[in-house]
Amino acid sequence: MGSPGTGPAGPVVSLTDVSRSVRLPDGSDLHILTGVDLHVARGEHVAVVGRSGSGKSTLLNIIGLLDAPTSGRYLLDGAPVTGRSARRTAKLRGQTFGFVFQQFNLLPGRSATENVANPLLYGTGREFLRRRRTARDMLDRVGLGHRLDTMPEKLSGGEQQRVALARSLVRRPRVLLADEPTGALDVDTGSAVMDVLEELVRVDGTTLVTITHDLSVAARADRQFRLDHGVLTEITADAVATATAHRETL
Ligand SMILES: Nc1ncnc2c1ncn2[C@@H]1O[C@H](COP(=O)(O)OP(=O)(O)OP(=O)(O)O)[C@@H](O)[C@H]1O
Repeated sequence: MGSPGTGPAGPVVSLTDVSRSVRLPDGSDLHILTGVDLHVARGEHVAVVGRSGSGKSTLLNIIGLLDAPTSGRYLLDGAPVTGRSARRTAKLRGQTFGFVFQQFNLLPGRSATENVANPLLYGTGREFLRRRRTARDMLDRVGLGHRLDTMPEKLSGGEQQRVALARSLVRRPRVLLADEPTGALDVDTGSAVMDVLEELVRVDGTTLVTITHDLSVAARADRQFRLDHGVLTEITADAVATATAHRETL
């Protein structure tokens, strides 16, 4: 597996004919995802929109190795991810992915620096020893160099999400998975957080998959997809822009 910005050519994330279903208590199968094809190139930003219950979180969980497909093929940097032990899967997840959620999930009573340094507690020797310095540098990059010792509860929503962003990127993941990253923020604050997020992934060459209800957030991606009852279709940026202008959903 390569370090950030290296590795084989071709998609970083490659899902082919991926389906996910669960057996319900009455013995029937609920098909959550059906025949999903998604190939995301290195450094690309793709957005997935879809109604509540369409399968967005399930798709993100499969990409992030938190959930396994029922059928289909998942290649990460060209290598199959299935058939590994839970321990090796967890290790691959930690080495590959960063996660950002709608809820900031910061540790209360710990400073911004401590929150961002937290993932480095499990790092290798050098990573561990330099964790506070690395965390401070990350906070500087998200524009919070003046809030290093501030507790999350004293920060605004936008600032808390920027701390969460710094934490998700502190181990330099190759792929950042963002689930409604602006969902808890007002439009202007959400847009400012997306500015920071996009700049960070652009500089580091990080691949970004964003799930969002917000079409203005989706419109910022390189490519857009729509999930409808578990079926994924690529849509044009024009369709997103038109829907945004008419305040429609997709
Ligand atoms: N383990 C499970 N058992 C039963 N049903 C499930 C399970 N996981 C997901 N579902 C159902 O599958 C559907 C898709 O769920 P998912 O959370 O992926 O949707 P979503 O598009 O992310 O929704 P939202 O935008 O509301 O978060 C939902 O109807 C959900 O209730």
